[in-house]
Amino acid sequence: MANIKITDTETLTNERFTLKKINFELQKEDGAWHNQSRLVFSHGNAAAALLYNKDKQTIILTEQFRLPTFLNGNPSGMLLEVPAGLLDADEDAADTIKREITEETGYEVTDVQKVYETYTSPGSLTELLYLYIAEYEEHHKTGEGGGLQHEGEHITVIEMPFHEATQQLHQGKIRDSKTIMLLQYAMLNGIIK
Ligand SMILES: Nc1nc2c(ncn2[C@@H]2O[C@H](COP(=O)(O)OP(=O)(O)O[C@H]3O[C@H](CO)[C@@H](O)[C@H](O)[C@@H]3O)[C@@H](O)[C@H]2O)c(=O)[nH]1
Ligand SMILES: [Mg+2]
Repeated sequence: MANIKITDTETLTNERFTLKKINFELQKEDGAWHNQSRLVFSHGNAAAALLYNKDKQTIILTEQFRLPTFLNGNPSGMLLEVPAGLLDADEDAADTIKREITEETGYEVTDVQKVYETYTSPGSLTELLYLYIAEYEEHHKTGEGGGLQHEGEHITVIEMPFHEATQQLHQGKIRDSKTIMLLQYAMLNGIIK
């Protein structure tokens, strides 16, 4: 347990999500207290899933415009990602990921298996991300996916062969960390061979 005293919290914005400036004192091993200040962004927790089909040797990815990547080295701003989304208030992560899979990809899967929990950007973001894998079948497809239009989401659904996904991973073309983690999980555990 860290010896920490929060001395001041200033909310810089509360527009949709929260950015706070937090001043605190942290006790070091020598017993002395040190003042620090950090900006902390909170948008709640999130869930993501790798959808795979062993018979077809395929996975389902999404592609959408991600402004922060456009601002930092991604000329098109388009990013390949596994389906993912933020937990609604009081929503269970497994329910979130099933909802997001349906909203974003059009598949309605019943079974999801949690494989990891990860703090995605622990120096600045409070988010804890729950990572899942799930098998999908053709009969699970109940809609087109594409995301919520009223939220401004325009998501393209891509069914990609395992070999193409691993090739893109090795070529450095997949640059979303949750997607890399889940693809590596699938490769390490014999799902993608
Ligand atoms: N109006 C408005 N909309 C926003 C803003 N920020 C996000 N949104 C919208 O809020 C929705 C969030 O979509 P989700 O599917 O719930 O989340 P996500 O963006 O896919 O996933 C988040 O968590 C992932 C897991 O860590 C992250 O990988 C991803 O970057 C993101 O933070 C999207 O429609 C997005 O455009 C904003 O500042 N203003
Ligand atoms: Mg999403």
